[in-house]
Amino acid sequence: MRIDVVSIFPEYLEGLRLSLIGKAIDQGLLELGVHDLRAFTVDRHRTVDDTPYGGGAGMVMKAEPWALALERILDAAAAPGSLAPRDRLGEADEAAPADEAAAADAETADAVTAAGKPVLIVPSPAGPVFDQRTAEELAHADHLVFACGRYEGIDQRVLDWAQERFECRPMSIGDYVLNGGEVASMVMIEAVTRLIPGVIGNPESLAEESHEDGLLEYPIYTKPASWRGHEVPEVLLSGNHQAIARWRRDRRLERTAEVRPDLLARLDDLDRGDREALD
Ligand SMILES: Nc1cc(-c2ccc3ccn(Cc4ccc(CN5CCCCC5)cc4)c3c2)n[nH]1
Repeated sequence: MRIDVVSIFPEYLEGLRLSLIGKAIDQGLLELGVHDLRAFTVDRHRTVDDTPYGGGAGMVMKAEPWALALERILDAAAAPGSLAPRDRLGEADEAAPADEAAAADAETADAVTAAGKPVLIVPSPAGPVFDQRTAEELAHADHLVFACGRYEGIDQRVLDWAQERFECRPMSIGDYVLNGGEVASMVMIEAVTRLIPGVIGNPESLAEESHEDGLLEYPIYTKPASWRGHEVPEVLLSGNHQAIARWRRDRRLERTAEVRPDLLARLDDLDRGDREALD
């Protein structure tokens, strides 16, 4: 998967290169391109915003720099190898060494285009709320592009213009207002990329996660068994795997009923044992 992020604060996204995602990039499981929107401005003052038509508080991000940045990303995706996997466009574009360019053969280019349009994710308070289902869906995409707005957002015509070139997805990460799209993009990139095989060490840990099957996760413990007068539940020390599985399921049901009854309402496959745990 290739991910491109456009922002006026590209350094915000450098955190993505740490830890697991950074390792996945080094292993070639992921490509991450972070692009400074100001590199695509066309005036001496590198202007990215202006006052809103119709009046109102704040500023709106101008359309042209966004179109130039997104076109550059599309062109690069159609001719891979022209962007080093860990590139940052805008400054001196790091032309890939000849051998890499040679490696980016027509077949790869076809794979990118044949796989359909890149997904353009535009974080916004006014989008559908991102959840684990959305993460699982996006984990199958070949190319994700994140447009990180600031100020009061991006001129609507960018989304209108982008429709034929991208699968456009305005996306909220929750019902609260941030100052821009960078943090929202990092949340979504982390939630999506950890689902890609090989990115996190132990795939089994993905199976029993909160929201994976609609229930929140069970409480977890590690050594010592007795800690400041707090004991690990006996069943977890018993080695009785059936009893442990039942205990964990019961805790998940209880926790979900207490913390997120809305999730429980969505569940339709509770068995008799589950219902007993909830009574
Ligand atoms: N889940 C979530 C995502 C975001 C998010 C994502 C991207 C951007 C880009 C800018 N902001 C700040 C912002 C956006 C909207 C308003 C409201 N304003 C009212 C008048 C008409 C224009 C819009 C205020 C400030 C963003 C905020 N917040 N929360």
